[in-house]
Amino acid sequence: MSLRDAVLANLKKITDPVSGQDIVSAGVMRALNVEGDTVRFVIEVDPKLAERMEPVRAAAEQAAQMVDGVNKVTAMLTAHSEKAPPDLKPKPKPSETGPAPVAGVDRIVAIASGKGGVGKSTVSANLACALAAEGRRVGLLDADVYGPSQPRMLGVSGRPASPDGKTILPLRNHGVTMMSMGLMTNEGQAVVWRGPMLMGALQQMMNQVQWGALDVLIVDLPPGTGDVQLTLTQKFALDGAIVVSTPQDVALIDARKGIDMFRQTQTPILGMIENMSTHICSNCGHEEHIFGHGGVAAEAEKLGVPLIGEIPLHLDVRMAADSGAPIVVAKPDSPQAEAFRAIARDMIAKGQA
Ligand SMILES: Nc1ncnc2c1ncn2[C@@H]1O[C@H](COP(=O)(O)OP(=O)(O)OP(=O)(O)O)[C@@H](O)[C@H]1O
Repeated sequence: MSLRDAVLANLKKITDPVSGQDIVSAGVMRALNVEGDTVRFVIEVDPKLAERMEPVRAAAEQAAQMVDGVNKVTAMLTAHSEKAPPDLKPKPKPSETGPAPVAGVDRIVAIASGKGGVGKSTVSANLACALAAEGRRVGLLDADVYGPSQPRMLGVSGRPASPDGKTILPLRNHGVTMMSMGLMTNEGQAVVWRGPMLMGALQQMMNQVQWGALDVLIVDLPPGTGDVQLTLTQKFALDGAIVVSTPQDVALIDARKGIDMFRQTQTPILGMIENMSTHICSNCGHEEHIFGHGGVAAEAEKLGVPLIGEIPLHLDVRMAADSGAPIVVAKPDSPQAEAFRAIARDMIAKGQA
């Protein structure tokens, strides 16, 4: 019996309290990945049942751990999505499923947030443009298939072309090579967009887009810790992750979950960015802390990750994003742009981009 089968057999001994079936047959156990002696999987639950399912997760983790030959087990609860069926088909050998680099891409950095609307896409767009302005060869993948915002923020429109039906030509503006999952979802592109599942879609974007030679590929993730995040950390050799949060408590709690996920998947955390840190009035320059201030710094210290930047809340940041030229392009000398440019320079100095 393969290690994978042995793990599955043990997981079948755990009962899903919702359906009464075992967790494998019930389909709540997903994305099982066995790599050497390391086992990872997620248990998909209705977010309302998260507390009730935590003992199930712990029991499943323990059951996998009991299998001879298993050394390390990572089991996570994720919010259940309507779409994906249980993913328990036979898979290629573990050696073929481990994290892989993307051809021509030197580094992959993910930008994540626990919660939506904290400015993750704004930060991704500005960092990408700031790195490009420093002379780096930068790619930006907008992996948020439901709420793609990079085409608008970078001011690109039109369809990415696929001359051979296999590779996808990305778009380019402000020195950044960009592709958005959201641009590929129309029927007209069915030829390159067969797998409706997000996980397959992400892999297509990473591997089939002609990124060219890049110093860094920035991946703007959807908020939270779902399938796309997990696929990215498991399938691709990530060099690091940056977690964006506002100083508000609620956003911070979610950010902690994001940091936990990256830790569990051994992704280096480059740091946290506090966005909407201080409000600067565009009329009088008066400063106010609308969402509080310093919350992220305190949290970063507690979690032992660096705080790599504080971005002020300023009307110009939003206006620039809405008009297709991020603030670092539209007003490169403004203090708001400088906040992003300082992070970019710091990343380059540390060899992270
Ligand atoms: N520092 C800032 N100052 C002013 N407005 C900002 C700032 N950061 C983000 N915004 C605005 O807040 C809104 C949400 O930002 P953005 O789309 O980047 O968030 P997000 O975290 O990527 O959201 P989602 O999770 O929905 O993709 C946008 O209108 C953006 O222009």
